[in-house]
Amino acid sequence: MGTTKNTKTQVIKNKQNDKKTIADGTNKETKSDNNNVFASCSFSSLGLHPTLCDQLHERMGFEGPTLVQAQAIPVVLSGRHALVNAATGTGKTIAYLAPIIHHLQSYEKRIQRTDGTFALVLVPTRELCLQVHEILQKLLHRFHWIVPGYIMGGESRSKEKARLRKGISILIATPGRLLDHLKNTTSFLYTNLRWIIFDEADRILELGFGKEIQDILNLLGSTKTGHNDQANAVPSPSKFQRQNLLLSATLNEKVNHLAKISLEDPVMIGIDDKIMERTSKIRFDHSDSDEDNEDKNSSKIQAVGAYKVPEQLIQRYLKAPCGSRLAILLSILKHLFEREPSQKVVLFFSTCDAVDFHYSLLTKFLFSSNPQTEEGNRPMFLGCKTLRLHGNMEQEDRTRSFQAFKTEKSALLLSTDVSARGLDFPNVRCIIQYDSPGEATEYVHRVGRTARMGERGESLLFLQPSEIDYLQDLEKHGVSLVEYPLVKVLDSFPMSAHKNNIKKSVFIDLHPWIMCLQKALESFISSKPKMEELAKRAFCSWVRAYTAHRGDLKRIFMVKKLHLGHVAKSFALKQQPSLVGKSFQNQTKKRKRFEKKNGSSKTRKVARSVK
Ligand SMILES: Nc1ncnc2c1ncn2[C@@H]1O[C@H](COP(=O)(O)OP(=O)(O)OP(=O)(O)O)[C@@H](O)[C@H]1O
Repeated sequence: MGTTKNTKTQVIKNKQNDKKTIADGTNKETKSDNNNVFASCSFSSLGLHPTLCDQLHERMGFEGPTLVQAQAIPVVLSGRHALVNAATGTGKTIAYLAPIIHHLQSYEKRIQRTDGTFALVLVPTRELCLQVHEILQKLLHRFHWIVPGYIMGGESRSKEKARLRKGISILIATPGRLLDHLKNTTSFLYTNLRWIIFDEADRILELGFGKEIQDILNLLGSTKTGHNDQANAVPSPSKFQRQNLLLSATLNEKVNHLAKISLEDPVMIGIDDKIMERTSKIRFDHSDSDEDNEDKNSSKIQAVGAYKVPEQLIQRYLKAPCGSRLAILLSILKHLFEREPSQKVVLFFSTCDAVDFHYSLLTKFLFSSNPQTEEGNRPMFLGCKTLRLHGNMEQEDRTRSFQAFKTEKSALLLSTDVSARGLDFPNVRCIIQYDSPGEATEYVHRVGRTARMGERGESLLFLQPSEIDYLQDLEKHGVSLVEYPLVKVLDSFPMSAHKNNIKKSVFIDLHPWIMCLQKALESFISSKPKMEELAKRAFCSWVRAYTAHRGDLKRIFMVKKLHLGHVAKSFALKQQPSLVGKSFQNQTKKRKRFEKKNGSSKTRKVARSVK
C-alpha cells in the first residue's frame, strides 16, 4: 500500500494560469495547442502501477498525463486531501480514479466484494454518474476483483439494494439516492470507506444538496469535527485513513463550507497563484473571533476571479432583438450545418418546456423561401439529426439521448443545464446558449462541452439588447467575448436577392430573410394546435425562469424590461397568450411567498435542479 512522494507537482507548472491576453482583446482562432493541456512526463513516472499505465495507454489511448493529472495524481497517491481546480475537459476524472485504483489493486490481500465500498464518488447528475461509471469500467478491465457500481435517482431501488448487498468497491452516486441507501439499506457496507470525492463540488451544493451532503458526511463519519449524530455512523477515521477530494472547473465561495467541514489540511491544485501566495495551505477555523476573521478570509476560495476557459475556444455573442430571436436562432443553425454538415452542436435553454417546444419545431418545420411552394413540397428547414435531453424526461429516454449524442458523428442536442456539467461528448464543435446561463460559473461549464483536451471549439451567447451588461459580468471573471457577424450570415440566405434599403445592421427584425422566416414560423405554429400548445407552455415557463435570476443578475435580466408580445413572437406565437399574464403573476407571488418563508438563496438554482 505504498504511497508516492509528490515530487512532480513542484516542477510542473499549470500553463492554464498563464493565459495570454491578445492585444485587441479578441479571441483569435488558434489551432489546438496541446502544450496547454498535456504534461511532459509519463503516467509511470507519477508512480502509477505498470498494469494501470498499460490500461491508460492501450485501452484508453492516452499517450501521457494532462497537466492536472500530473499535478493531482501524486497528491492523491500521497493520501493528502485536495481541492482541484482545472479548466473543463482537462481530464479531472482520471486524476482521481487512477490513483484510487492504484491503491486498491496494491493491497496485499486482494479486496473482495464482501469488503464493501472503499471509494465513493459524488456527482450532481445522473448522466455524469453513468459517464464516470463507464470510464471506471474501462480502467478496471484488468483488475476484475475491484467492482465498480453506481446508484442514482430514477433507477430501481430494489435492484440497487441487491447490488449494494453483493458489494461495490468503487461507488458512483448522486447525493439524494446515496443518502436514501445510507439510511435504509442495512446491507450497504461502508466501514472500509477510504475516499470520498466530490466531482463538480460547487454544482452539488448549488443544486440544494447542502443538507444531504452534511447528513452523508455525518453518516460516513467524515466531517472534520468528527461528530456523528447518527446511530449507524462509522467511527472516523475508519480502518483506513480517510482522504477527501473536491474537484471542479469553477471552485468558488460556495465550496468553502464543504471544504471547511470535509477537508483536512488540503493541497490546493490549480487555485490562482495570488490566493496561493496569501495562503499556502487552507486553514479552516470554526472559531468566530475577530482575530480569526482575517485568516478565514484569506483562506476563502475567491468569489470573484478568473475562471479557466480553454484558451483555444472562440467565444462570441450576438445581440438579438427579442421578437426575432427564434428566426435568428434557426438561421444560425442552418448556416452552421450547411457550412459543415457533419458536426455536433449543443443548444442550451433555460427550461424543459423550451427544449420540448424547440425540439418539436426543429424536427417538424418545413420551409421554402418561396411562399408559393405547397407545404407538401417544402423541405425540412434543418436536415440534421436532432436530440433532446432534460430532467423531466423518462430516465430511459434520457439515457438513450445521452448515449446517442455521444456516438453520433453529426447531431444537434437541445438541452437544459442537465448537460452543462462534466458531460464528455466527443467532438462537439459549437455551443449555443440561446437562453442566458445566469451565473458566470454556468457559462463556463456550458461552453466547456466543446474545446476539450486542446481541441478547437466555438461558443455563441444570445443576448437581447437590454441584457448586454451581462458581458461585463463575464468580464469580471476573465471571460471576454467578441461579436458574431450576424448581418453577414443573414445576408448569405437566398432572400438577400430582395434586399431593400433598410439599414439591416440596425433593424435586424426588418431583414427580409428574418421577416420571411418569422412569418413562415408563425403560420406553421398557428396551423398546428399541438405545437401551439407547446409554444404557450414554453412561453410561460420561459418568463418564469426569467424572473428567477438572482442578486446582481436581476439588474441585467429585468422582467420589467421584457415586452411580452415580443417574447410571444420568439415562440412563433402571433399573440401573447391571454391567460399567461395571470398564471405568471400567481406563480411569481407564490415564489415570493416561498422565498420569504425559506430565505432567498435557493430561488433560481432550486428551480433549475428539477430540469
Ligand atoms: N491523459 C489523457 N490523454 C488524452 N485524453 C485524456 C486524458 N485524460 C483524460 N482524457 C480524455 O479527456 C476528456 C475529458 O476528460 P474529463 O471528462 O475527465 O475532463 P474534466 O476536466 O473532468 O472536464 P469537466 O470539467 O467538463 O468535467 C475525456 O474524453 C477523457 O477520456
